[in-house]
Amino acid sequence: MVTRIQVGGNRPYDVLVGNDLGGELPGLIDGAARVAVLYSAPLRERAERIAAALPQVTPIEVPDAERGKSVAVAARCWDELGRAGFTRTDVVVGVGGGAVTDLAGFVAAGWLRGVRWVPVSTSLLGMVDASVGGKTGVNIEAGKNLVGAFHPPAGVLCDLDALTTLPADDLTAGLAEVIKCGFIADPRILDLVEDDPRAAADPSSAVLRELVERAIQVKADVVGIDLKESGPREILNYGHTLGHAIEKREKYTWKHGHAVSVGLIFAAALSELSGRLDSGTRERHRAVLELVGLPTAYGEGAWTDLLSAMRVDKKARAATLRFVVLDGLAKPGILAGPSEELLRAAYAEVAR
Ligand SMILES: NC(=O)c1ccc[n+]([C@@H]2O[C@H](COP(=O)([O-])OP(=O)(O)OC[C@H]3O[C@@H](n4cnc5c(N)ncnc54)[C@H](O)[C@@H]3O)[C@@H](O)[C@H]2O)c1
Ligand SMILES: O=C(O)C(=O)C[C@@H](O)[C@H](O)[C@H](O)COP(=O)(O)O
Ligand SMILES: [Zn+2]
Repeated sequence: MVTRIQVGGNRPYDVLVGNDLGGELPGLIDGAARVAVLYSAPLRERAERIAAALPQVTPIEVPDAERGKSVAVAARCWDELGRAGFTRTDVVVGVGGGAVTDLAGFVAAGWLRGVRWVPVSTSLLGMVDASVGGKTGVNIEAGKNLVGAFHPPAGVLCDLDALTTLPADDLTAGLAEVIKCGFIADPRILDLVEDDPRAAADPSSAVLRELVERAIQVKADVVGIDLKESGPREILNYGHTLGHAIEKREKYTWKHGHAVSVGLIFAAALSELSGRLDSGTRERHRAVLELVGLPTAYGEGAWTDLLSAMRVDKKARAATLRFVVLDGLAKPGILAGPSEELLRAAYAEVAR
């Protein structure tokens, strides 16, 4: 059975969730004479299988994970498209986790000022988050995802079969974004994880499929009304202000989902300490994240580095830092310009 979740807006598209979805790709690249397939080494075989059903394929192997999310790698991909004679009707396909699909989308956004692209998402985090919503981009020295474009895909494939080869640690990392969706919009997600954490991390379980579909729905509802993050979309950044700062400080060797997990603890503490969130919901963050084995702590001596990294967060406005916080379960809001004292107190919850 294939579930189709529609993402609205000016350029609507469907996110397909199911098993054995290989046959769906040709329908999404209608009219393309050439297809570039971007993938990293762990997904080489899957990418080759996918490419076998497509017209004139330019396979492009890119460095794995965050190492592939760079301007230099994107430039190499553009050179390859140039050599292959890519035109405006051709399509870029990204086969992989969020890092490869963020890169593939960015390559598509830049080529001829925007050609079609399709993420074939192979990680949990990619399925529930990175492949949906049209945020594409790469990292630069100054920080995470600081160069990119809003460029919605032509469609998204989330083949649950891929999750059977995903390393367990990466599956757990994806649960951080799923749990984030539970706190900002759909508390049923939290109940499902708490009731059966083992099933939540089992790629063959009906529970994980329901979690995937619910998290995609949360994201689709938001990006459908605010593609360019002029307001409502900011809630998807819950936990990310500190999370991205940790990733940068760790030179992108930490998994995104792990950094977001720590960031959620910080954001929940900030919400409570600013008098906006009850202690029970704040404590629920640590309990559910630890239940699935996600990290909830980070180094005590890191605060100064983290604070300076947070100053280039995209939600900041001039010198004012802005954070997504909760005013209650599934009631996200913005906290603008908290004092350094408050921020440090919230960080104490992470550093303890
Ligand atoms: N664009 C967005 O809206 C958005 C949203 C969330 C996250 N992101 C980005 O996504 C990235 C994180 O994505 P991720 O967690 O998927 O990490 P990732 O893409 O780095 O993948 C993690 C690892 O899993 C491997 N992998 C993926 N699928 C596999 C499979 N089926 N079998 C075997 N190995 C597999 C990858 O090769 C990699 O080594 C970050 O760069 C983050 O910034 C973007
Ligand atoms: O789609 C969004 O919007 C999000 O904020 C989802 C995040 O989970 C994701 O990590 C996103 O890439 C962060 O975007 P950024 O604009 O803060 O770099
Ligand atoms: Zn994220």
